[in-house]
Parts: sequence; C-alpha cells; structure tokens
Amino acid sequence: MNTLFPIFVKAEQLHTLIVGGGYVGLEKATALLGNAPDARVTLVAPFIRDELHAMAREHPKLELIQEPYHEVYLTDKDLVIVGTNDKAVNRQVQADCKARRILVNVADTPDLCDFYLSSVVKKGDLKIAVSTNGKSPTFAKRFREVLEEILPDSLQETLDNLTAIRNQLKGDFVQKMEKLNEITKVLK
Ligand SMILES: C[C@@]1(CC(=O)O)c2cc3[nH]c(cc4nc(cc5[nH]c(cc(n2)[C@H]1CCC(=O)O)[C@@](C)(CC(=O)O)[C@@H]5CCC(=O)O)C(CC(=O)O)=C4CCC(=O)O)c(CCC(=O)O)c3CC(=O)O
Ligand SMILES: NC(=O)C1=CN([C@@H]2O[C@H](COP(=O)(O)OP(=O)(O)OC[C@H]3O[C@@H](n4cnc5c(N)ncnc54)[C@H](O)[C@@H]3O)[C@@H](O)[C@H]2O)C=CC1
Repeated sequence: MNTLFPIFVKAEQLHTLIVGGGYVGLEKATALLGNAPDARVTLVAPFIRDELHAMAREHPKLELIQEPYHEVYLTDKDLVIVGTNDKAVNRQVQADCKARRILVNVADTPDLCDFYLSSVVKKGDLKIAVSTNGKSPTFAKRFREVLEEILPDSLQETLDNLTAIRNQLKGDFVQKMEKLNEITKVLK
C-alpha cells in the first residue's frame, strides 16, 4: 500500500527543530534550507559538525544549540526531524512530539515517521517531489537525477506565459478552466 499524501510545506512559516548534528542532521538541514533558505530552524546536539556552523553563518535563522536534547526544545516548534546516533533518544523525541501533536520524522526509523523527506527536482517554479514509499531512497535520488537531466530549462518560460494568460482570462471559474485546459492540451 502506498498511502503517503504529499503536500508542499511553506517551511519559512514554520519553526523546525532538528535533533542531531552529525551527518544526518547536516543532510536534513541542507535539504530544508536548500528549499527554503529563510526557514527558521533550531538544531540541538552535543556535537555539531563544522559544516553546520558554516551553514549557520550563511543562514541567520538557523540557530545551533550545543546541548543534549531536552523536551523544552519542543516549545513553539511545528516540525521535528530526529537523527541522533542514540536510538533511545530518537524514540524519546518521537514520543514527546506525539504527546504535543507535533509532526515528527525519525530519519532512520520509518515506522516512527509522520512524514518522509523526498528527493526534490526543481526547475524554476516547477518542483517535483519523489518518494519510493521508503523502499529505496537511493532510487529516489537517482530518479531525481534523471528528471533533472530531461526536464528543459525552458519550462520556466512556459510557466511564466501560462501565469500571464491565467491573470488576463475573463469569465467564471469553469470558463477559465476550460480555456487553460485547451491551451495546455499540447502537453498531454
Ligand atoms: C523513509 C525515509 C525517512 C526520511 O529520512 O525522511 C528514509 C529512510 C532511510 N534512509 C536511509 C539511507 C539513505 N538515505 C539516503 C538518501 C535520502 N533519503 C531520503 C529520504 C528518506 N530516507 C525517507 C524515504 C524517502 C522515500 O520514500 O523514498 C532522501 C530522499 C531525502 C532526504 O533525506 O533529504 C535522500 C536522497 C536525497 C537526494 O539526493 O535526492 C541514502 C543515499 C545517499 O545519501 O546518497 C541512503 C543510503 C543508501 C540506502 O539505504 O538507500 C536509511 C537506512 C539507514 C541505515 O542503514 O542505517 C533509512 C531507514 C530505513 O529505510 O529503514
Ligand atoms: N550517515 C548516514 O548517511 C546515515 C546514518 N543513519 C543512522 O543515523 C544515526 C545518525 O547518523 P550520523 O548523523 O551519521 O551520526 P553522527 O555520529 O555523525 O552524529 C550523531 C549526532 O547525534 C547527536 N546526539 C547524540 N546524543 C544526542 C542527544 N542526547 N541529544 C541530541 N543529539 C544527540 C550527536 O551529538 C551527533 O551530533 C546513526 O544511528 C546512523 O546509523 C541512517 C541513515 C543514513
């Protein structure tokens, strides 16, 4: 069963906590800030990789706290991503999040995740998120590379033109929808 429901989150309107400052913490911070450079992110861990310190200098809204996890860090957080090398800590963070109804991702334990991160293809305003339902993140990464290769950069021009047409169209919702479906028939 593949029941994952994809949504596109406005991460800059949320405050995300990352627990763990090793390779996994770095990978997840890179994924988040790569998409939303202005997102507010707090990362807590006793050890924090140098690359994360460098990232914090580039992103003033990335705050690094060099301490072990404590539930107080969940205060005012909307999303939590956990990737420590201590399974008991990961489980504790997940339980604390569930008690507060905060959505949580435990990077190396799919069963404890409320959501998964995806491989992200970006061509201007077009964004495609790839998931394999947790079966093979490496396949998702490779498939992203294939899509990045085959999607033309000119797609942005098409999107810009369609936005201009969309803004000029007169009539009610149904008439606009019919017109836009007609114009984009060539894409089918
Ligand atoms: C369930 C999920 C939860 C989550 O992390 O959100 C998850 C779980 C796990 N990942 C593991 C390992 C690896 N993950 C990657 C890479 C990525 N992993 C990502 C997502 C996800 N990983 C979610 C499912 C996504 C889906 O539905 O397909 C990507 C897409 C997004 C991102 O992380 O930003 C990003 C690619 C970004 C890109 O480049 O496009 C690589 C490859 C690499 O790094 O080169 C490896 C090593 C090779 C391998 O194992 O495949 C392990 C085993 C840990 C262990 O063995 O200890 C688990 C745990 C398990 O499966 O049990
Ligand atoms: N490195 C990878 O690509 C992957 C690793 N994993 C697994 O994920 C876990 C983490 O991996 P890495 O990031 O590579 O490990 P790492 O050793 O580089 O980093 C571990 C991090 O956890 C932090 N930590 C430990 N106790 C903590 C606590 N009480 N509160 C907050 N932070 C705490 C450490 O300070 C450190 O920042 C490991 O168990 C690993 O097996 C899973 C998937 C991929």
